[in-house]
Amino acid sequence: MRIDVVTIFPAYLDPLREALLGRAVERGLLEIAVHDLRRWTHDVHQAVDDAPYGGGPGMVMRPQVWGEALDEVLPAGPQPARLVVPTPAGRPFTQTTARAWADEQRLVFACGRYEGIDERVLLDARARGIEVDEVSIGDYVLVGGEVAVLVMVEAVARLLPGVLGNPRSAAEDSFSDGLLEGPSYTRPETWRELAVPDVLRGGNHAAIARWRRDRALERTRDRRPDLLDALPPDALDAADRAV
Ligand SMILES: N#Cc1c(-c2ccc3ccn(Cc4ccc(CN5CCCC5)cc4)c3c2)n[nH]c1N
Repeated sequence: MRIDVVTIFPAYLDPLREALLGRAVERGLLEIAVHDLRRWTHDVHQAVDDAPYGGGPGMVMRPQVWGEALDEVLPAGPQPARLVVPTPAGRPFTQTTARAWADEQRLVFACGRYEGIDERVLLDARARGIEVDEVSIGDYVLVGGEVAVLVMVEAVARLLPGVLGNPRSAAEDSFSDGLLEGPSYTRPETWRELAVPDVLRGGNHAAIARWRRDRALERTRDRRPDLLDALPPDALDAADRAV
């Protein structure tokens, strides 16, 4: 997969060169290119924003600059690509979204700032046959799209073959069975007078699986009852319903 990110703050995306993702890039599992949007300005001030038509707070990012940037970074043509635009007004970005995008050959992320990007940039991309997703990473307000791109790139990249050391991790993700994962423990057996639950040290794999599912059901019911409501009718068996 190749990922391109267009932003006026390229350094915000430096964390994509670190740790797991950095190693994935070095190993050729993933290509990441970050582009400074100001490269496509032509004025001495490198202006990327202007006042909003109709008035209102803040500034809007100019279509000309974005248009030239995306013409270069995301040329219409045979190779399919998806343009992702983070926005507070976007559809929710979820693990389902991440899984779907993990199958893409190319993802191009447009990081807005100010009040966002002139709507015509997205209309023009769609008119050129480009899939455009406007997404939000959560119900809170950020200052720009860069942090959202870090979140989404990490969520997608970890699903790519070879990126995670243990492929089971992604398969057993939170939400993979529709539930939150339960508590985890490691050595020592007792720490500050707090002991690891006996069942986890007992070696009875069926009992361990049951205990973990019970803790996941309890936690999901307590913290995310909406996930329980969204489960298909046959997702919970009698033992689950007894928790
Ligand atoms: N993903 C994601 C996001 C973002 C996000 C993503 C991309 C950009 C580009 C610019 N901003 C700043 C901003 C902030 C508020 C508004 C709404 N206006 C305020 C007053 C009248 C309406 C418009 C833009 C962004 C914020 N925020 N929260 C998420 N989950």
